[in-house]
Amino acid sequence: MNNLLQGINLYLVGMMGAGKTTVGRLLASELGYGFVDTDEVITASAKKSINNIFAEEGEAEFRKLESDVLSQVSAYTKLAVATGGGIILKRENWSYLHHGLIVWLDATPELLYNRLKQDTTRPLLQDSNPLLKITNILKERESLYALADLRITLQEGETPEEIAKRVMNQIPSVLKHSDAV
Ligand SMILES: Nc1ncnc2c1ncn2[C@@H]1O[C@H](COP(=O)(O)OP(=O)(O)O)[C@@H](O)[C@H]1O
Ligand SMILES: O=C(O)C1=C[C@@H](OP(=O)(O)O)[C@@H](O)[C@H](O)C1
Ligand SMILES: [Mg+2]
Repeated sequence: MNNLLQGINLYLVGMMGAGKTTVGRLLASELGYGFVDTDEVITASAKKSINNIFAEEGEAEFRKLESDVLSQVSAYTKLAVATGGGIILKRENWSYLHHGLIVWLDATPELLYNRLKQDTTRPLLQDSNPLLKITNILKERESLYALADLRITLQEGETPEEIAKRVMNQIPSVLKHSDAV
């Protein structure tokens, strides 16, 4: 195991399309950690897609499932966790996120839109004007994402590998336990 985080979990937060799932996998491998995606745990256990959970049970039920998964995941160590973009909305979720190091992958609405314009798996973006929707959701959530320990501002054209490397390089500057370095 790479000793950088001394076993504490790394939580990736940020908007839909920011690359939490993609970069999270790479970070797990760099850290010698396990990888968990909260959306994947939810869909595997519900045996339904995120779209179907939203359509059949509603967003509020999805948020409950998401909090349950986060509380279960946070009982483990040595995990890189890709969260869903809305995990920051519930206050109770923060008590779990704060067990680990929280990294915000921050991207502009235009970058997110370009990545997701063909995507049909984000129910909140199935809208006649997805760019405006992304812009509005980001406005509502920005102050919550900003509570992360580390903010990584994504550059257009940067590969997932480059982003993961940048996260790894910046972790020492924000470690909570100075005796852990
Ligand atoms: N650095 C990147 N450059 C280009 N495309 C990316 C990058 N990171 C992720 N993607 C693509 O953007 C989409 C959303 O990525 P994903 O990891 O699912 O984001 P999130 O989990 O934050 O919603 C996917 O199609 C993914 O392949
Ligand atoms: O931002 C959100 O509210 C959501 C983000 C999605 O995950 P990603 O951020 O991985 O796309 C997924 O949890 C769900 O569609 C809701
Ligand atoms: Mg994801």
